[in-house]
Formats: sequence, C-alpha cells, structure tokens
Amino acid sequence: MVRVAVVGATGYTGLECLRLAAAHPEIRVTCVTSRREAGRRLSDYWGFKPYPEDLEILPPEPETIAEKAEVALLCVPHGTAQEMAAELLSRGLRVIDLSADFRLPDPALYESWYETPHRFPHLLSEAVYGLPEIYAPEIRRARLVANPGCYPTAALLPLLPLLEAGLIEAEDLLVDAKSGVSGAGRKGEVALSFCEVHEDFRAYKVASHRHTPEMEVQLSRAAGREVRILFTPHLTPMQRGIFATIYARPRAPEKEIYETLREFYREKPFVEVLPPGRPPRVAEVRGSNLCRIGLKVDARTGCLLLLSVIDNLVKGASGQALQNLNLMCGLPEDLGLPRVPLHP
Ligand SMILES: NC(=O)C1=CN([C@@H]2O[C@H](COP(=O)(O)OP(=O)(O)OC[C@H]3O[C@@H](n4cnc5c(N)ncnc54)[C@H](OP(=O)(O)O)[C@@H]3O)[C@@H](O)[C@H]2O)C=CC1
Ligand SMILES: CC(=O)N[C@@H](CCC(=O)OP(=O)(O)O)C(=O)O
Repeated sequence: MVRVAVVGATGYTGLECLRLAAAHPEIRVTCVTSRREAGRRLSDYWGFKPYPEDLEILPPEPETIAEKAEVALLCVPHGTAQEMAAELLSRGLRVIDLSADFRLPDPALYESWYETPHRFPHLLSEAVYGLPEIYAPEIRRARLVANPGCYPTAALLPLLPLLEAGLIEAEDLLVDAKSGVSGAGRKGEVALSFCEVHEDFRAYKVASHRHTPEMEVQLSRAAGREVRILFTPHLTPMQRGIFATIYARPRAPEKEIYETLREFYREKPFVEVLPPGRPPRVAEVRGSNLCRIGLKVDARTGCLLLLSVIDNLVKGASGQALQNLNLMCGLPEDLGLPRVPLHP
C-alpha cells in the first residue's frame, strides 16, 4: 500500500483524488489537509468513510504530512504549491503537483505569465511534465511531477504525436476549448454562481490564458522548433468536462493522420482515437480517465479538425495524478482508474 497525502483535500480536485483513491487497490490515503476544515473528521466533512478508521482533517503542515505519507498530491492553488513541494521533497516525499507551479521549465517564462518570480527555480528544471502518454519513462524515475493543466491535456494529446511525426504544420494552430465550471475550483465567486453560469456561454482570458505557454513549450519540443498557438478558453454550463476543437493544416491525408494517431495510442490505456468523422462527446468520458479524440479533414478548405474530450477533474487533474502515481510507484499505469464513463 502506498501511503498518500491529499493536500487541499476539500477542493474539487482534492475530493476527486479521494474518490478515485478509495477505489484504488494499492493506495491508502493517510493524510488530508485543509486550513478551514482542520479539526473535523473527514467522514463528517465529506459524508463518506472510505476506510474502517476515520481521518482527521489536518492543517497543511509539511512536518505532519511527512510523518504520515510517502507521496503527496498537491491540490492547492498555484503559488502556494511551490513551498509545500520544496518542504516535502526535502523530507524525502515524492510529490505530484496538480497546480501550475512546476509546469514551465523556464523561470523567466513562469515569471512573465504568473507575474511573480518562481521561488524554487532549481526545482523547475527537475520537475517532469506529467503527461504519461508522452513522458512515462521520466515519470517512473521522478521525485517531482508537474501534473498538466486541464486544457493542455485535452489539446496536447491529439497534437503532440502529429507534430512529432511532421503530419501537421507547426503554424496557424488554433485551440478553441470549452470547460465545465468545476474547472474554476470550488471557490465562491459571483461570476461562477448558478444564475450567472446557467444558460450562459462565455469566452474568458482571451489571448491571455496562462495555459498558452504551457502548451507552446510542449508543442515546440515535439515540433523541434518554436510553436505559437492561438488559444481561446470558454466557460460552459456543465459541471465537468472539456471539449477542445483544434484547427490545423494537415501535411498528410486524413487516413494517414488517423492511422498515425491510432498506432501511437494503440497500447495507451486512456486515449481512444475515433474513426474519421465520428465526433466525441463529453458525456462519453465524464467520470472516467479517458481522452477521446475525433478527427476530420474538411474537404472544402483542407483544414484538419481535431476534437478532444476529457473530464477536467479526472484525466484533466486527479485521474492523471493517480496515473502518474502508478508509474512512480512501479504499479500498472491503469491500476484502479476508471475507463467507463458516467453516461449519460
Ligand atoms: N478544477 C480543475 O478542473 C483543475 C484544477 N487544477 C489545479 O489544481 C489545484 C486545485 O484546484 P481545485 O481543487 O479546483 O481548487 P479548489 O479551490 O476547489 O480547492 C483548493 C484547495 O486548496 C486548499 N488551499 C487553498 N489555499 C491554500 C493555501 N494557501 N495553503 C494550503 N491549502 C490551500 C483549500 O482548502 P483551505 O482553503 O481550507 O486550505 C482547498 O482544499 C489548483 O492549482 C488548480 O488550478 C488543475 C487541473 C484541473
Ligand atoms: C474553467 C476554469 O476557470 N478553468 C481554469 C483552469 C483549470 C486548470 O487546469 O488549472 P491550473 O492550470 O491552475 O491547474 C482556468 O481557466 O484557470
């Protein structure tokens, strides 16, 4: 049994880690933290008791977390994960950070998008980008894994193999993505309340979202040259889910693009490539750790459309974190993780 701490256990990704860990045969959550709920029993707060003994919610103190766990899942806002990661690593824990704190390898790039200097730049170069379909060998050996953002997960899974194989142009890539409201976290904000979100549909952070450089770093690595993308995120009145529609210029026929993606993901347990012309639906991945990819070349314009869906809380966050944990602990990559969606 791997003893795991969920730091920030009362937020959406923390609670999702608890839900998934409860069904995992080799994980035992031994420590849960929250500043506001410290002192309460987890069963009282959450309404469930996954193990015979109850857990007390603790304040997020590195010393205590290190006594109770060997791996920590940091489900806290970016900016706050940095120090916690450094403290836990120095105490011998392995860390999977769900926040954006360790995803950009370059401290100057981090500072320009997050408007504050990174306090542990040496850890930025050590951190492994936690996209298991691409970096599994590095993740197996890592002490610190930077779990990808939800939008980058949805966009990179279709794009990286095609760029790497030279089957799409590296210019004029457009990522138009829609997220469910849980993507914004569990905080109380008027703009995210029911009456504001229900029946609404909005773009936000237009041409300025901080997932843009995260995607560009990975795309540039795959293309072997600097790649720029246009990325527009939208908020849509779903609880969970991301739907990314990606526009690219193909350098090969549709059939070759399809077969290349199929082949790349043939032995990867959580990515499914659908036949050309069959669009995926968010409902097909809700609650599961799957990413489903559809594609079609538009015969009139010659443009390639890639359609990618994930559950932002599972493959976009907590499920991917446990997939990384499996790799880091020498367990089968898919152990204990759901492939079957909550459909409809
Ligand atoms: N929601 C999503 O779909 C995704 C989220 N992420 C990232 O994962 C992280 C967690 O997201 P999410 O669960 O949505 O966030 P929430 O706002 O829902 O939860 C945040 C959690 O962190 C705790 N927390 C907040 N501030 C601090 C602090 N200063 N020190 C220690 N603990 C703190 C909160 O409890 P308390 O305030 O009581 O301490 C709470 O448990 C974020 O970095 C987010 O950007 C990544 C991918 C997808
Ligand atoms: C709908 C919504 O607000 N989504 C969040 C992204 C969630 C995520 O992946 O966040 P991190 O990069 O912080 O981990 C946003 O746009 O900021």
